[in-house]
Amino acid sequence: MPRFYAEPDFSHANPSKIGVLLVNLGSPDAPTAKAVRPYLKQFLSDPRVVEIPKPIWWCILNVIILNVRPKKSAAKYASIWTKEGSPLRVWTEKQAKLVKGTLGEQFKGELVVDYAMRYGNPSIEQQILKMKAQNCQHLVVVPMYPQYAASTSASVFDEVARVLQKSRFQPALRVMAPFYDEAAYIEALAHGVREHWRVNGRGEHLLMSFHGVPKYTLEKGDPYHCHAYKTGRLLAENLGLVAGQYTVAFQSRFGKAEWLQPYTSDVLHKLAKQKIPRLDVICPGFVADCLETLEEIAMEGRDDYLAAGGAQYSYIPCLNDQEQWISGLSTLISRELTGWLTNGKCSKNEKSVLEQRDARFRSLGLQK
Ligand SMILES: C=CC1=C(C)c2cc3[nH]c(cc4nc(cc5[nH]c(cc1n2)c(C)c5CCC(=O)O)C(CCC(=O)O)=C4C)c(C)c3C=C
Ligand SMILES: [Fe+2]
Ligand SMILES: [Fe+2]
Repeated sequence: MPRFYAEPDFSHANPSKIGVLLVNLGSPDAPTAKAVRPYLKQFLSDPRVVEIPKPIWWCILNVIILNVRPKKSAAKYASIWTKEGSPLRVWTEKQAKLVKGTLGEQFKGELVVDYAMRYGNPSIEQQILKMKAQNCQHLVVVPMYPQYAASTSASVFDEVARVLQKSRFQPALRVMAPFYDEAAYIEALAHGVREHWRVNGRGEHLLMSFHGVPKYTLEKGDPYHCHAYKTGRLLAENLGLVAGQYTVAFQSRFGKAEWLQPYTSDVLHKLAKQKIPRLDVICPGFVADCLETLEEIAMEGRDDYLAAGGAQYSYIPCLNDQEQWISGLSTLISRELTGWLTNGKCSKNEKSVLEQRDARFRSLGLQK
C-alpha cells in the first residue's frame, strides 16, 4: 500500500480552483440495524466523541452498545427517513448546491462547492480526493456547527488533517470559524422564528434546545456551553424576548455521565406543568433537520410535553434551505475566500505586466 495517494501530473496550464467543503455529522446509509451498526461504530470510536480510555471503551462499545443500539436507533431513523434518504444528508446536499449557486455567480469557474459527512457517506476523504482531482489547490472546510465543540468541530479538522497527511500535494487550507454569534446566522434564525409565528401564531414561551455534551468537557475548557448561551441570548434579543420568555436547554444525552444542564426533557416537564397555552421549540445548534430534531424534539418531545399536561407544542424547523440562511452562509464563506481568488487575476496580472513592459519598450523605440 503506497504511503501517499497517487497524484495527477502537475500542469501549469490546468487552472487551479478553490474547493469549499461543507461538512456535517453524517447518517447511516439506510434506516436499518445493519447500516446503523458500522455508522455508530465509526462515530463512537472517534476519541473526540468518547474520551474514555481506549481499551475500556472498546469493550463497552463492542460488547454492549453495538449489540443493543443499532436496532433501537434504526427504528428512530425509519420514522424520519425520506425518499431521498436521511434528512441530514439531503439538507446538507441541498445547502451545498444552493451555496454553489449563490457564490458561483460571483466567482465564476473558480469554485468547486460540495459536501461531506464526518461519519458515513460521502466521506471527507472521498470528497477531498474528488476536489484534488479537479485541481483544487485551495480548500475551505466549513464545519456546519455554529457552536464549537471538540466532539464535532475538532473532529472535522482531525479527519481533514488525516486525509492531507496522506497527500503529496496538499491544498492550502482554511477552516471556517464557528459562527454562533455572527449576524448572518442569528438573523436567519430570527427570521425563521418570525415566519413561523406569522404562519402558525405565536407561543408564550420559546425553548431553545441545543445538542448536549458531557459536563466534563466544559470543565476542561470546551467553549460549547458559552457559545450556546451566547447564541440563545442574541436570538432572544433579536426577537425582543426577555428573561422568562425563553429557556436554553440541552438534549440528546448519551451514556451515564452528567451532561450540560438543564436537560431539555426536564425543562419540557417543568414548562408543561406551568400550563402555558402554547410552547414554541427551536434547535438553533442544528443548521439542518436530522434525527435529533425531527425524532427527538418534534416527535418525542411533543409526546412527552403533552403527556405531562402541556397544551400546545409547536416545533420550528431548522435553517435548512431558508433563503436568508443560504445568503448569510454564502457571505460567511466568501469572507474565507479573501485573497484566494487568484486564478484569473494572477494570469491577467502577469499578462498586464508583460503588456506594460512591451508598451514601455515600444514607447522607447526598442525591440523586446
Ligand atoms: C450539533 C452538534 C452536535 C454535538 C455537539 C454532538 C455531540 C455528541 N453526540 C453524541 C452521540 C450521538 N449523536 C447522534 C446523532 C447526532 N448528533 C448530532 C450533532 C451533534 N452531536 C447530529 C446532527 C446527529 C444526527 C445524525 C443524523 O443522522 O440525523 C447519535 C446517533 C443517533 C443515535 O443513535 O442516537 C449519537 C450516538 C455524543 C456522544 C456527543 C458528544 C460527546
Ligand atoms: Fe450527537
Ligand atoms: Fe458557559
